[in-house]
Amino acid sequence: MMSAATIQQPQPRPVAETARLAVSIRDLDIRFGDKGNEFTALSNVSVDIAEGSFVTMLGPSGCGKSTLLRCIADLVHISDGSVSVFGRPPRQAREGRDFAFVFQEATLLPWRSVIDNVRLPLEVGRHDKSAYADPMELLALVGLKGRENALPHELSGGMRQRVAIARALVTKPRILLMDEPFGALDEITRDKLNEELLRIWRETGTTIVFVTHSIPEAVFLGQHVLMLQAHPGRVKEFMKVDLPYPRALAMRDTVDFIKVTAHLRALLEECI
Ligand SMILES: Nc1ncnc2c1ncn2[C@@H]1O[C@H](COP(=O)(O)OP(=O)(O)OP(=O)(O)O)[C@@H](O)[C@H]1O
Repeated sequence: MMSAATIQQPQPRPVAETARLAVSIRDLDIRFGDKGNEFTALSNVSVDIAEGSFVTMLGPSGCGKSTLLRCIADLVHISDGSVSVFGRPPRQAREGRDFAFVFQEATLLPWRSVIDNVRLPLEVGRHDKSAYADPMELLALVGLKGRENALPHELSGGMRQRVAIARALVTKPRILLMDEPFGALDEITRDKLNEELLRIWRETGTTIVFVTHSIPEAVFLGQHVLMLQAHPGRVKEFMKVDLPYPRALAMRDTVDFIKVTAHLRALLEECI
């Protein structure tokens, strides 16, 4: 069964249960544009994400999901409030390679083989000793063993996205930020990668923050779903998904799963 803690007024500070925080966001405002012509993308957002947790993010188009992810990654200037990543500012977290990003498009270098694409982050910039000494291990983790010498154009979209995930994991980031990573894939491939991502999460212990437009995907993957509402972007609800792991795709046909998705669907309609 689901337990949904509706946000209290004023602005809530939803906290996941486990002790150590991977990300702590306090009273965050993001404004774009010049003074006098400013657009508020995010307003008064506060949320805590526990280390090792899997948080999915939902909300109507333009509500600021990508912007929030980009704040954690030090890709957006913070107008007001604060973001801390393992207790330090995003800039330091970026320099320390605390996180890695996976986008909707795999953005692989077309002239490099699979294994050379995966190795790329080890060749640029600093990385510590915790990085994978043997990126072949990662190819096994994402189910691409045997395809290490293939070029990106020889792979399917799902395979390319697996390479992108392996590349993101090669430095052993503590947080994986994923912005609609499976949004461009067909349903069957997406389902398979959903199951594989849960396995990878279990095996690596990486904290994952995952943006999606799919309610079933958000529920299937997440321990918590962060729902944002639009105009301006703000937290609507930070909901714990009380469904047990390991999760298999058949779970999506259960009454408990359908209840959670129905709740989120109703909530999403309120957010537009
Ligand atoms: N660099 C920027 N400059 C100006 N406006 C921006 C910038 N980045 C984002 N925005 C605006 O901020 C708002 C939130 O954008 P964002 O991409 O975060 O939304 P989203 O929820 O991820 O949308 P979608 O679901 O459609 O991908 C949008 O109105 C967008 O136009």
